[in-house]
Amino acid sequence: MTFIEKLSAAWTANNSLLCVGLDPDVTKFPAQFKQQPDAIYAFCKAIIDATAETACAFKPQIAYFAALRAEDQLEALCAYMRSTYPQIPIVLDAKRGDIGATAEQYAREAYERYGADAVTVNPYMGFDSVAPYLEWKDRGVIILCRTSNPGGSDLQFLKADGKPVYQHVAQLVAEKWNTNGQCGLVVGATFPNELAQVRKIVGDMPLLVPGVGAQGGDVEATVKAGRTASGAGMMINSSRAILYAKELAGEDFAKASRRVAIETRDAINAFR
Ligand SMILES: O=C(O)c1cc(=O)[nH]c(=O)n1[C@@H]1O[C@H](COP(=O)(O)O)[C@@H](O)[C@H]1O
Repeated sequence: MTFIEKLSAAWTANNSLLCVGLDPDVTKFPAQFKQQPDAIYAFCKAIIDATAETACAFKPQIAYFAALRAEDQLEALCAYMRSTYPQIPIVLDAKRGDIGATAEQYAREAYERYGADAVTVNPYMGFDSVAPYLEWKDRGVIILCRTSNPGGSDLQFLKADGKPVYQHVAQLVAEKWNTNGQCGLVVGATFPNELAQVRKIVGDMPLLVPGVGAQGGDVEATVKAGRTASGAGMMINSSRAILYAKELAGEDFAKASRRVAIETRDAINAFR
């Protein structure tokens, strides 16, 4: 199954456009994990089990693992997701970008070592830095376009040939780089107008849309700007708001995460 086939099936099966982001910050973990040697794995596994039926994708952020020398826990977690929830695609968030020879190694890392269905990639170095990922014909390549952070405007809004750089990225990917039909773009929920522009340029291409939840992106504006005619087309990511959800009386952390994931999924579905 290709990345896009898996994602489309997950949109339908779980009736969800929610991507659950796995950004494990040990300083925010509940007390019971603090002494555990594999705390990152155990915490993320609990979140995955609690939210799997609400999600169309899981997005582990590699820096949170690598910074603590916990790549082995990310490997184990990806293996767990692939075996227990094979229907839910894994988008490895690594935002890689380098010359072709090095990109080949990054592609192997994402697709072979972690078995990811898709990986996030930075387009700044141009097509030859993206081409090695496209050798993996069934895997996804999710390219940064209009990122959710304010500083994204520094370069992405600069005009070249009469239009902003982010629109050039969208057009290049849609018209030239998407050789296997497995590409997607990252467009932040914090920029709904630009999300609508990108949607016009790329047709039904899937968009990874981070920025709801902790970054304050508006769910209604996001869904209205980014949905496709079939009411899908997006992986709307929320990480911290789900992972570190405030517990209500009598609730544990995983139940709180599940509750917020359900609320987020339903809020998205209300505008599809
Ligand atoms: O590629 C990404 O996932 C990404 C792109 C972007 O423009 N903005 C953005 O926030 N992200 C990631 O999405 C997640 C957002 O986390 P929360 O703000 O906690 O929901 C983090 O893992 C970010 O690294």
